[in-house]
Amino acid sequence: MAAPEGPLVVGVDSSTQSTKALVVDAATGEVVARGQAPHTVSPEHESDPEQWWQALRQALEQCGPAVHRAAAVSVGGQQHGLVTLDGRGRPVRPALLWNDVRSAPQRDRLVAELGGPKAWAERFGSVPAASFTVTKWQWLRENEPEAAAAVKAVRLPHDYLTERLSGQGATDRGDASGTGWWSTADQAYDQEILGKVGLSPELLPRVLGHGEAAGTVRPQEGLPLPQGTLVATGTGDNMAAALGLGLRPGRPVLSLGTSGTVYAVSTRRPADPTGTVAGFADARTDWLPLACTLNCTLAVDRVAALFGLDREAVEPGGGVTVLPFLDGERTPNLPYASGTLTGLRHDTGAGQILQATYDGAVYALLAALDLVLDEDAEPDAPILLIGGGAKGTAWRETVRRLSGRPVVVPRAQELVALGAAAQAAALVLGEDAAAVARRWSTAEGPSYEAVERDEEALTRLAATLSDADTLLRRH
Ligand SMILES: Nc1ncnc2c1ncn2[C@@H]1O[C@H](COP(=O)(O)OP(=O)(O)O)[C@@H](O)[C@H]1O
Ligand SMILES: O=C(CO)[C@@H](O)[C@H](O)COP(=O)(O)O
Repeated sequence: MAAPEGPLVVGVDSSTQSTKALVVDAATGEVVARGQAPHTVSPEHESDPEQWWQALRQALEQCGPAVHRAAAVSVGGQQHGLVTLDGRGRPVRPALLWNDVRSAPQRDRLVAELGGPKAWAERFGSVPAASFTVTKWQWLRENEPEAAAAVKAVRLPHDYLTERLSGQGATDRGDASGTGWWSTADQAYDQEILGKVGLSPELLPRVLGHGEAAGTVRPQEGLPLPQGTLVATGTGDNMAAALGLGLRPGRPVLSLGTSGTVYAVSTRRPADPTGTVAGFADARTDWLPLACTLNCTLAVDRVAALFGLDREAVEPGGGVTVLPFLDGERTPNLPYASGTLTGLRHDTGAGQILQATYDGAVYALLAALDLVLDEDAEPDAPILLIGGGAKGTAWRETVRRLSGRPVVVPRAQELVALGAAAQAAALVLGEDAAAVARRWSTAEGPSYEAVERDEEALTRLAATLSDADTLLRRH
């Protein structure tokens, strides 16, 4: 490996299953060192923020001596999670994560109380799902009032880590737009919804503009980053990946991780009253319309494990249909649903059930793609396939067969961490983060041409979803 040309920067991805850290040469985008440490998620979908901090320290430690030379750091984190802190900055309770649907009743009431789905979409860009932070806060108030009363600061996962690094309560518009208390119309915290849920704005972090620094790394024992290292604002993990790809408007991304997401950058502020598309802000000055499923790689891996199969051991055919809603679902909005399997015959093979699970997971995302893309998007633009699942052949082939579009799998694998690194590099170099990532050529990788769309499978999935509606909505 050639000696790094530019200053070194650190990008962090604190996602659902693990923390990944990359040390990156700001001039070339070359990854000089990497580290990764796992997280624990409880069956209720809660995680201890203190464990995220320890995972961050471990991941940085694994990066070795390069990390001591970092000029700046930035954190991309799983969106929406409710982190509640006491007066000393310690978690009051474990964080409620994006894939916890316990706040579905609070979600329904909040949507109705603030004028219904259209009013929410126009004001907040999104009709909130039970993933959104505001619904979780309301759940906490109703179910654990003593814990809610002890809260002196509310943070998102990436803000929590930014604050542990720098001592500053700061966030960015991208992650703020997934809370349900930051209005995309006003680009500010919304006093009415905060009043309704009894949350003082003083408990929330400042929303910084892109290109601003949150602060510098404060002295801390056992943290390998040098004191005084610049700390960028950070952002939500999907916004970070969009930055990491240097994404231009209209180009669709499909991310296969714990969550499945499909999104594009748009210059128009989204406001989808059906609630399928969340109208997030991106980490710069544009928008990031996005649809998210709760059941993606973990649902497929669970079905493979049930049958004792490798995740690649798929078989075609068989006419079986799986709606893999093991955790309830957000897209479509079916928080009380569980998984269903129909079309089982004596000759159905386990590999066919596994393939049908991939199909069910990918179908939900592709069904939202047309709503995510605005009229500026090219209809045949290739899908950029990212996330842990993008490493798998069965995932890639399922996306090709059900989308009928070309697919590009970027060679750079850790796009969230790279996007965070681009934010850090932008601070040091005084440039735009997306321009930095474009120079790094992060979106390049093998290209797979379009194949004929499997209309039979798509029609069968749509019909099963419609026929099972009553079952899927039962509490
Ligand atoms: N080689 C592979 N082939 C297919 N899937 C993979 C492979 N390696 C990892 N995965 C999937 O990637 C998922 C983790 O993806 P990742 O994007 O890192 O998740 P998250 O960001 O949500 O923590 C795992 O659940 C696993 O199923
Ligand atoms: O809720 C969403 C997007 O709205 C999720 O995409 C989370 O941001 C979690 O991401 P991963 O940990 O699966 O990357």
